[in-house]
Amino acid sequence: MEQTEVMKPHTLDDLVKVLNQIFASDYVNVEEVQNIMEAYESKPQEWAKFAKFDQFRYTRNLVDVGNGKYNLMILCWGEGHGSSIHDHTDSHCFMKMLQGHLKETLYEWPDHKSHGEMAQKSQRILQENQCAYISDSLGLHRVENVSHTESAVSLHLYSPPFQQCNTFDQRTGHKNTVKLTFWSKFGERTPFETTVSQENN
Ligand SMILES: N[C@@H](CS(=O)O)C(=O)O
Ligand SMILES: [Fe+2]
Repeated sequence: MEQTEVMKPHTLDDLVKVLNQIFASDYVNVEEVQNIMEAYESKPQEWAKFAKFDQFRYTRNLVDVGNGKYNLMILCWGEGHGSSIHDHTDSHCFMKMLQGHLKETLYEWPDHKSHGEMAQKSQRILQENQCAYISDSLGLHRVENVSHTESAVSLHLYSPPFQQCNTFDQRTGHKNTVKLTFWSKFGERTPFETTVSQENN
């Protein structure tokens, strides 16, 4: 039987190296990236220096900029933290669970005629080491750590990188553009001025 070779990255550094190689080419093979990210078995000691939590909302912590082709970041979700319904600015979005669980709810894009409640497409719980994928052609999503007792950590790859996205009001479908910022970059806390006024979480 034919088998697709999935090279298994043994460490987070390994994974970053492989991703750099894959994204050197302009074509993105979604399944390949998803398989490789899923194959990495999360080891907290390898990503702990990036995992910085905030008391009030989820944080975005930059890990690698992939030669300008992508942004790789670690998101830290405290108990009850979640994102707004949002799009992904025409980029590929890979999301791998490093610790805990997250609930992902998919929504349809609101159409111009309807002004009511946004239509929900599906919902799932992402398990440790699982790697999900979303792009604007699949719809919009909201991500939540619904646990009252456990935090969650996820690894996100966005290609091409983006600095803003649209958020949507669940009741009306109304759209807002928001700036996305980093809580830390390469393990160092970002200076305060650059992290204010962000509203995706
Ligand atoms: N796309 C979101 C995180 S998530 O809720 O998928 C972000 O980059 O902040
Ligand atoms: Fe997202």
